[in-house]
Amino acid sequence: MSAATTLSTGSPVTAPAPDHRPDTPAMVSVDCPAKTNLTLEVGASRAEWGGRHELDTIYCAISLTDTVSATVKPTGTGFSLDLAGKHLGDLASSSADMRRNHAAMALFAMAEAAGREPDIALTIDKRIPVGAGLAGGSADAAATILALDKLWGLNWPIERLREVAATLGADMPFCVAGGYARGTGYGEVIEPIDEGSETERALRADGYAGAVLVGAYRTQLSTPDVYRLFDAIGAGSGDRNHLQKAAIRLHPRSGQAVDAALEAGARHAFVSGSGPSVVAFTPTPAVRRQVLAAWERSGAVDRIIAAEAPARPHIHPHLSVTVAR
Ligand SMILES: C[C@@](CO)(OP(=O)(O)O)[C@H](O)COP(=O)(O)OP(=O)(O)OC[C@H]1O[C@@H](n2ccc(N)nc2=O)[C@H](O)[C@@H]1O
Ligand SMILES: Nc1ncnc2c1ncn2[C@@H]1O[C@H](COP(=O)(O)OP(=O)(O)O)[C@@H](O)[C@H]1O
Repeated sequence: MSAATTLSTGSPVTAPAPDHRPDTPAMVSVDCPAKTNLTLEVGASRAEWGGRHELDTIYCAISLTDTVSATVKPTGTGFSLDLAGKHLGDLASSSADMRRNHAAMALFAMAEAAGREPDIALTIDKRIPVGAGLAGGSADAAATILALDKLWGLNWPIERLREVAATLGADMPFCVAGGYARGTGYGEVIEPIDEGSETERALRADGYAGAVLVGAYRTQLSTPDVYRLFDAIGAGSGDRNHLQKAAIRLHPRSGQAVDAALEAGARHAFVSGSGPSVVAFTPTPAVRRQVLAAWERSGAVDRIIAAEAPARPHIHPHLSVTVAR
């Protein structure tokens, strides 16, 4: 079991800003779920989108979360970012530029949109595997947007928060609200699939709800590399995720994990987005045990995480914050 790694920009929170408005929370924490794609149809690459491809996808958030906390710092002290977790992937490398972290980018985008200074201390408690096809970076950006909306007392409508998110990445607008949604454009145009709607009922009837198992890896896949290989080899016959064939070509163990889960009785098992992680829907405790046993026996995954689908972000305002002296 790897020990937790903590990274910091080195300018910790000394105390909440003295001019902090008493009617707004001193700190806001947000638990933001990971994302998978129940379908992912990939079309042409569009030059006007910087080479991003046309997508038609059904997003589904799952209850594997990162927690982002935002605390107001004294005016003029700038931002700070502390990152902790046992599986930080390439975020743990000394060369990782904290200003390019998706949470920091979301802070700067929200500060510009709101006309505020980014004198904010961000902490990320990271559990979503990095570079896994689970939109962990987008989840952290979405959590930061939600936290600042509450911390700064903006209370903007979801559409405005999605507009800010869309400037940062394709699957960030979805992460702002989670649940189920259809994504089009390059993934940023979101049509929520509301609870109780015909589409949502059909997804549940088709087994796309309830207990899931995530097969995670120490390896990351580069999303651009997977899309580039997709351009060269196309989608696998019958694959609901058009990137699955390319992801498995780059990371064959994901294909072994999909096959093992399906043979063990999973209702659905597929590569999550650009991978390498694999998501299996296990409709009964017996099937869950069989998939766990199959993955452990085959060695097809490095780590197994249990979760539920669908899921949504949870916002926790803290009226006071205790600062370690
Ligand atoms: C593949 C998907 C499926 O939901 O998710 P992940 O598996 O990464 O989580 C997304 O399309 C990833 O979205 P995201 O990771 O936000 O992509 P961006 O940062 O916007 O773009 C990163 C790179 O991915 C490629 N890209 C992304 C989106 C898109 N519709 N077409 C693309 O070709 C481009 O090479 C782009 O430069
Ligand atoms: N807060 C963050 N969490 C995860 N990855 C991040 C974050 N900020 C920047 N990144 C970078 O974004 C890349 C993609 O990360 P992630 O969103 O986890 O993967 P994916 O796009 O496959 O779902 C990683 O290589 C990582 O270096």
